[in-house]
Amino acid sequence: MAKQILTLNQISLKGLERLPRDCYEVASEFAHPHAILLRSHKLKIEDIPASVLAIGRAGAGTNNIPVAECSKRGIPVFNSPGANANAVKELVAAGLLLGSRGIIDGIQYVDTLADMTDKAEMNKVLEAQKKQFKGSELVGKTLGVVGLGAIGSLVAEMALTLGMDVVGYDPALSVEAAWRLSSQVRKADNLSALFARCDYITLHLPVLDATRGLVNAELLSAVRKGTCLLNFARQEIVDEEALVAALDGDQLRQYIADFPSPALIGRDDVILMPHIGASTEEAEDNCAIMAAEQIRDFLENGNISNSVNFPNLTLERVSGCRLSVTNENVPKILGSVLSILADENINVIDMLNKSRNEIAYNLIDIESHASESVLDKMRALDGVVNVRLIGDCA
Ligand SMILES: NC(=O)c1ccc[n+]([C@@H]2O[C@H](COP(=O)([O-])OP(=O)(O)OC[C@H]3O[C@@H](n4cnc5c(N)ncnc54)[C@H](O)[C@@H]3O)[C@@H](O)[C@H]2O)c1
Ligand SMILES: O=C(O)[C@H](O)COP(=O)(O)O
Repeated sequence: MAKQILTLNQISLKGLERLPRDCYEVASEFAHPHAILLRSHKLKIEDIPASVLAIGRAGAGTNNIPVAECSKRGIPVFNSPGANANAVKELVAAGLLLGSRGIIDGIQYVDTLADMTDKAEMNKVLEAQKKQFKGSELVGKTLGVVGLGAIGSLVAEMALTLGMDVVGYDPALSVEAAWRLSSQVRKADNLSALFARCDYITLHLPVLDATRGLVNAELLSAVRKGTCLLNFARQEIVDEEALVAALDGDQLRQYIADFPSPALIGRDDVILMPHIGASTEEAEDNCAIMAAEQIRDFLENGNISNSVNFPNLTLERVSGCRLSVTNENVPKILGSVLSILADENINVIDMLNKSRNEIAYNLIDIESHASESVLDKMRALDGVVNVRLIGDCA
């Protein structure tokens, strides 16, 4: 039977092509889908049918998905780390240029000359007026990068090539990300220190309980007058009331963001884009391909790559049937699962077990078929969240 994949946003065809039509049906409406593919669609736990085994976010941020509740239901949530990082980096480059030069005002001014028919006169007028649109250069200015993951590290690199000094802050920097980072990026010991020494500050961290409203009145009061804040991460990271006060009080010179809001639209000191950081053909393809391949590998093999709530785990498929077991990360459960197999004389060929926070996940390759009643015995064990028979014998 073909597996059904429910799409809740437009997902690039290049990604959907990774789900072959003889094994998968893809549509925006299914009552009992096996998996969900989405982008920024706000997903509520009550809207996830009981049939769903996995959720793939074709993108980076998973704050639109009820990840903690999915964990409780044993549903791995995948994302596409780094797949749209270049797209965001390029838009941040545009943001820095928009924040340093009179580009938007200059373009709007030129539009006001539309009724002039005399080219020479037009030239005279604009040459006299262009002083209004004078900017300053980025070279030699200091950029603070908050969050040095996939996007932040590329932004830091890009800013260095523009001749900027770069200061970074990331309290949870992964070893992999640290390797990617140029040694020219200077480290700020804390956020206030970074905010106090930059001409431009750009945010590239996820919205979590710990980062919601992180950029607050206290931090904004630390900035040097004339600082420009760029937010291509998430609206919720910046406390909007404090932001408006900092702009009104001329503490911040400008706010450039990918997240419009009624309180900010129409202000001279704010440039807003309609959440287009990842809206390039390349990023949409990359994200969709990564998400679709991860979902497929999970549905067909139980393997997990780039999950935000489950451990990464890949077990090479050799032969036999495969069981995937998700359980609470407490002692004795795996032993009880294996005892059930032993009681049924089912031989285990290969096995992998990993845990992450409160979840433990196991792949168990068995030599012979396990019946539904055997699976039900496992499901009945205290602490077992779900059991699935995968592959040829499923
Ligand atoms: N505008 C867009 O269209 C767009 C596109 C992609 C991603 N995003 C947003 O950007 C975020 C970052 O994306 P990414 O791909 O770089 O993710 P990433 O996971 O590679 O990097 C995020 C980094 O933020 C760091 N971090 C966590 N808490 C922090 C804190 N309190 N202070 C400083 N750093 C902290 C992490 O350690 C990590 O290194 C996403 O979570 C998403 O919300 C927006
Ligand atoms: O977190 C992300 O990847 C971005 O916000 C992109 O969102 P989108 O896929 O809806 O463009």
